[in-house]
Amino acid sequence: MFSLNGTTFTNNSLSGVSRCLTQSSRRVSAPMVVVAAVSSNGKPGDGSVSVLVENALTESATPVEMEVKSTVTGGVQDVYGEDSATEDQSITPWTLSVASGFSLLRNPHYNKGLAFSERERDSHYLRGLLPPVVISHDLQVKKMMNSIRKYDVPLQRYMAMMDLQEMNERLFYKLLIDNVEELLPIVYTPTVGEACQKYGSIFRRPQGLFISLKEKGKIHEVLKNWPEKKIQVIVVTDGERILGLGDLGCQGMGIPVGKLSLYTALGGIRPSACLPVTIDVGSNNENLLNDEFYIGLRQRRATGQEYAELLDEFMYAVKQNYGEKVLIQFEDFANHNAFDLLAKYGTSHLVFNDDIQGTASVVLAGLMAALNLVGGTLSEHTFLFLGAGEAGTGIAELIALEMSKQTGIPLEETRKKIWMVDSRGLIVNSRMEMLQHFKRPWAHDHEPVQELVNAVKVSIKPTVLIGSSGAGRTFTKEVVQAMATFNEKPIIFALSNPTSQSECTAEEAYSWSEGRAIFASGSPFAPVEYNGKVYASGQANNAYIFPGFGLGLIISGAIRVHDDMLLVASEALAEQVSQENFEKGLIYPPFSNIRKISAHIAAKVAAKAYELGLATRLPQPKDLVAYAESCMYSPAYRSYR
Ligand SMILES: NC(=O)C1=CN([C@@H]2O[C@H](COP(=O)(O)OP(=O)(O)OC[C@H]3O[C@@H](n4cnc5c(N)ncnc54)[C@H](OP(=O)(O)O)[C@@H]3O)[C@@H](O)[C@H]2O)C=CC1
Ligand SMILES: CC(=O)C(=O)O
Ligand SMILES: [Mg+2]
Repeated sequence: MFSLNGTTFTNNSLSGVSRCLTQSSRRVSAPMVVVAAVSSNGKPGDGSVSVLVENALTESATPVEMEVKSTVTGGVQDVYGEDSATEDQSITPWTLSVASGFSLLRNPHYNKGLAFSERERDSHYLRGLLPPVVISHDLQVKKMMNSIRKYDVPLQRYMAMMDLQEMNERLFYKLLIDNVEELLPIVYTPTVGEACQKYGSIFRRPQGLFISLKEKGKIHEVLKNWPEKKIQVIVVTDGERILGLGDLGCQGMGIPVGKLSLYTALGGIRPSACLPVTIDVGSNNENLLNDEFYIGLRQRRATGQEYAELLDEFMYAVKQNYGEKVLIQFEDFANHNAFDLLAKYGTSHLVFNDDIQGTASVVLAGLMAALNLVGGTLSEHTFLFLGAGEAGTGIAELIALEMSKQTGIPLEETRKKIWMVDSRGLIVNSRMEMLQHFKRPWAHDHEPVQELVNAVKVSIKPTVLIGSSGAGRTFTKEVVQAMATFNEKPIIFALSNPTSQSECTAEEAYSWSEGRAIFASGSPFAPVEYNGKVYASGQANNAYIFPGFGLGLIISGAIRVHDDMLLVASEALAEQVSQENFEKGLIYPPFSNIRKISAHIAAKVAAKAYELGLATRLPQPKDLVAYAESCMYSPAYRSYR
């Protein structure tokens, strides 16, 4: 029951509110719809409520204050209440009703298509706008999967998925969650890579915020243009190192969009709490700059102070707009900026670099699991990386940290078990002067070695070979065969994305090692048959980590990311690998269990945040796994009564 301008209403339905507003406010004229009602005192249904009323004819919106006399019970929240307990109760908008009629069908957040019930069609002015049939959410999923499978070309499937996301968000997420193994390669690597390359040609509607040099000085206002106000996770790129495809400039937007759709599908963060951002400071990709369909600034990349100032303004504006608990995930920046940004903002913001930290955590988890198959401890292994950039050095550092924690041996010593090859060969002390700062801890005493194959065969003889070079087919037959001569079970990770950049294929890894490799890759490979046996390989991709990791930060209200959180995330993921998975040679659990996995990762990360005194959401829930699960967004349709 609530009253507006002296009139008390017991019916909180759309028609009740609309009628009330029609009768009592001259500022709005029918037909109109209540777009949102926001509790202003923190307790839904108790106190003063601000209602946004949209005139369906002019599309202008008018805020109207309503006095709620007594608690509006259950119904309101049941109708459009919280998608997830991760919302901050004090500023949660709770929607009485949304746009009705034609605009409801055009609103991806609320549209249900043919799943609108007969009652909803009556009460929301949908009669005649839909064909007579009413179908279930499940049948919609079946129908969409049928039509997506009819496309042979992955990019067409990608475009169909993006169209669906723009049309019916809950159907998009249900499709993705129910068919995660089939659709992950479409909305994520490898297809998202091709989508970014062609983003200008396939661009339809903005799916995130574009912040270019033109917006300098106005970023605070630009953030306000985004329709959602309660943002919990931002994934931001400047497009300079998109997967292993190089500088794709503004077209890198496909990456934040894809990563955030995984935050929702895999980690249960509400879609409305996710904000994809692309910072456009130009591009050094001449092909793009000359492409008539390119959507970004046509200039070479700004660097130095100009770049730093734009990033600074963005980071400041984010904190001003969304507070200090918004998670900012840096994604696919080039390494000459990535490490510095992480260091610069790591002490003032809740920042996470997925390529450095998320990748490290997922690979460490795979190694922990692999020890079950090969035996020994981490520090008994010798590691060789091809690629000493963000992914490579990030992984190396976390492995060294874990070894140090396990053995008590100082970090400087455990690092000596890890070797790296970059585009100039083995990283050794004699190169120290010329090395970028993030490579220096990996320069050890050794004579120079130019070729990977010599480093593998002669110099290092690693037990674990990790590809993080972005350079495809660099694990040659000779390299893999060498690994298999001195290791009974060589551990080989080909992390580079997309598939075209993978250091070797699954087929090559298994056939060249006579079926003995323990293999995982950044982009997925289909199972391989070798000598009459089928080998399934795991996907060593940070997508296993960042959704649950972010969920853990959010549910604990963490204000900073700490390396110990990465270590516990690795443990949580490794614990999810079952005996059945091991028997198949797998070192990662199937993605079909990812929401359960994410809840476990979230619980461990949140527990660590509490332990480190970095959590602000008090008191700490007793059962963090159950709490994480209870906070996860569900794509089930709401009933619009
Ligand atoms: N599976 C996953 O979850 C993830 C995968 N990745 C993938 O890893 C790859 C690398 O990413 P990132 O570390 O950020 O990139 P960086 O650019 O930071 O690092 C690339 C490194 O590879 C080296 N390199 C490039 N080509 C060769 C070559 N032919 N031989 C030897 N070394 C070479 C570079 O050498 P130099 O320094 O001399 O130029 C550099 O050290 C990408 O393909 C990316 O998609 C990244 C993050 C997560
Ligand atoms: C997976 C990922 O983050 C990358 O390839 O950059
Ligand atoms: Mg990345």
